[in-house]
Amino acid sequence: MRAQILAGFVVPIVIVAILSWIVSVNMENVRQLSDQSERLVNEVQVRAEVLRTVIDAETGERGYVITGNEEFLEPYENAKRQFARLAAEWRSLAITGGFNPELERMEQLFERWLNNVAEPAIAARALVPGRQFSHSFNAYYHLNRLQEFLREEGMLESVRLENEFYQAARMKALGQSSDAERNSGFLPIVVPSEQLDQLVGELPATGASTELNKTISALVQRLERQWREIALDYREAENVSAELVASGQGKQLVDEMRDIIRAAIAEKEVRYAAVNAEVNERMQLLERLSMYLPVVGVGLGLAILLFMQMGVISSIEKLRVTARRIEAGDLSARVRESRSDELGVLAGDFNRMADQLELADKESTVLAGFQSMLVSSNTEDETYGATARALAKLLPPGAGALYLMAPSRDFAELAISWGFDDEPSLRFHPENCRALRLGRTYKASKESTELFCAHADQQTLEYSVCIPLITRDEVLGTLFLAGTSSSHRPLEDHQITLAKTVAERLSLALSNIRLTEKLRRESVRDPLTGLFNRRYLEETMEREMQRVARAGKPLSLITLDVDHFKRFNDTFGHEAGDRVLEELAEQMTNIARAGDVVCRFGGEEFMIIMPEAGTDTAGERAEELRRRIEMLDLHYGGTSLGHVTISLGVATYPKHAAKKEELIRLADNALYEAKKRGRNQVAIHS
Ligand SMILES: Nc1nc2c(ncn2[C@@H]2O[C@H](COP(=O)(O)OP(=O)(O)OP(=O)(O)O)[C@@H](O)[C@H]2O)c(=O)[nH]1
Repeated sequence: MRAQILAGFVVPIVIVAILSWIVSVNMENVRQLSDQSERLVNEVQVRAEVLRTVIDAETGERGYVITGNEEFLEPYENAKRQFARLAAEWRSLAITGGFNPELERMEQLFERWLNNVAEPAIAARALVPGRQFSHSFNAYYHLNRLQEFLREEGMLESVRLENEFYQAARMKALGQSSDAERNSGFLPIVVPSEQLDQLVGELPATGASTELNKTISALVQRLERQWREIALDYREAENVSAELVASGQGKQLVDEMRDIIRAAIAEKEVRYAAVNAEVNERMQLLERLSMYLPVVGVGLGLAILLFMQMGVISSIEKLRVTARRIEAGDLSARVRESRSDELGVLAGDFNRMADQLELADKESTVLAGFQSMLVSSNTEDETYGATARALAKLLPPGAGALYLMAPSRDFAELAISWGFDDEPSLRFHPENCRALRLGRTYKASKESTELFCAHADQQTLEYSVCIPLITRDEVLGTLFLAGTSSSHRPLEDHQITLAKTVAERLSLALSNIRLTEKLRRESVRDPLTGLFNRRYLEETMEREMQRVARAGKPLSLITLDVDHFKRFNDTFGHEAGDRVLEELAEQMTNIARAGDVVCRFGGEEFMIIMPEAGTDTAGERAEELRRRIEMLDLHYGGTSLGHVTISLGVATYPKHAAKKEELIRLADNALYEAKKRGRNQVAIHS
């Protein structure tokens, strides 16, 4: 169960760990995709910047070529430098590493545009300002000379002329020159022809001479020539740009570059969209996982704990039901449990306990039955069989024998045996049994160092156990248990304990039977002679009369009495008289046959009940007894007692009497008749 509890925690942890790993893998994927997306954005940005740079370069080049304004060259030059840097960046970002066909093509086109279009156009356009400057310088020279001449002549107020001139020049310059050119002092001094004409037209008003006018006219003409040169320069510059534009080469190259970049950007944007879609997909998966992860982990843990709980409850329920069945008396009930955890071990222990309980119950039942048999046994023989059967049920297969001490106590006799191939010893001296000698259980086996008892056949034994049968004050015998086959294993302690219980109960039963027999005997026997007493005689005679009556047979009664016994007592003493009575009893017993009942009726009077004996037979037997007594030569204490005689009376049922009392009375009368006739004789009722 510990393993299952562990599983209840470990499995959810493992599953959550797996799910976490999936989350982490997806996170890593998302991170990689984000990197990819970022790189794609960078690539798009680089391409967009390249496109912007190309456009900047072309705009700068075109602006310069068209306007001649060198300010346009700065973005143009910047774009050139920028292009090289961006190309390197484009190349470094490319996954393919070195070779990139689009970039290669772009570099080729840009270089071709630079070499074939932009640089020649700029170079051609750059020549124009030089010539303009030269022509303007000449014009300025001539204008200065004209100014000086007019100032010398006092025809023109220099300040005014200068102002007018500069104003005119400024008006022209503002339309064509950059701030840089103006600040540098290299003003393209171009005076419009209308203003010059106006200036010359004012000359007569100043009162100048014809010579002067000629000079002025010559100077003006030179100025005009310079102006025309300047005008031609402008036209030439305009022609260069016009040609460039008209050729369309630059446009074609730039358009191609634009198309390449736009296509490249479009391709990257498609990939960017695909990557973004995948990122979104994975993000949704992660969102779901992070939402379900705790639910799955906790749910799984609870499910496992619930499953375990159900299993535990089921196992406990099985134990409870089985315990109830055992409690109700069904000791064969067992827990069927296939688990191998603590509950399985508990069920196994429970079943072993139930096994013990069932075995103890079986043993208890056998012992109770044995006890019952002992209690109901009237003879010792009955107890022997009961003992053998009880031991056969209580002990594993084996052999056994019961030995009982003889009344003389100088040997033990075999009462019963079982399981031996060869009959065990019929008798042995008590010294040959260690249990009898020691007064306690003695066990031996082939494997142990203990020797077998001498009374046992040591060659055939695997083991032996001798249990003495002991009552409170007497050793009755020994219970001998033995294994005579290799399949007979030595008895275990608990089995020996059972055998000892059997031996104790048997001892008690034997003791009781013997005591009962003694008491019974004493209650119906005369203590002096050992013959039955008067009470027994009356009981027996009644029963025997009924039995012979059923069989249609007679029953004779002999009564007898010692002649002049009083005188004998008086002569030799009461004890000597007792000795005579004992001898008489022995003689009576000797002549009695099976079925005859010899009794001391009281004092020195005796009776013999002779079932199935007729008057004649009884008379003959009475005579035989009389003769034997007469022949006796009695002694007591070394003194001769001489001879005694007896007188006897005989009566027969149903011939003389129909009832017991009548029969006794008639036999007594016959005895009295014998006494009367002179004693030492037999009288038969007539
Ligand atoms: N020693 C001894 N004497 C007994 C016992 N029972 C009875 N007696 C004696 O037996 C004698 C019987 O005497 P009686 O009845 O007078 O008869 P008897 O002397 O035998 O004379 P008859 O019967 O007429 O021949 C008495 O003295 C009793 O004391 C007994 O158990 N032991």
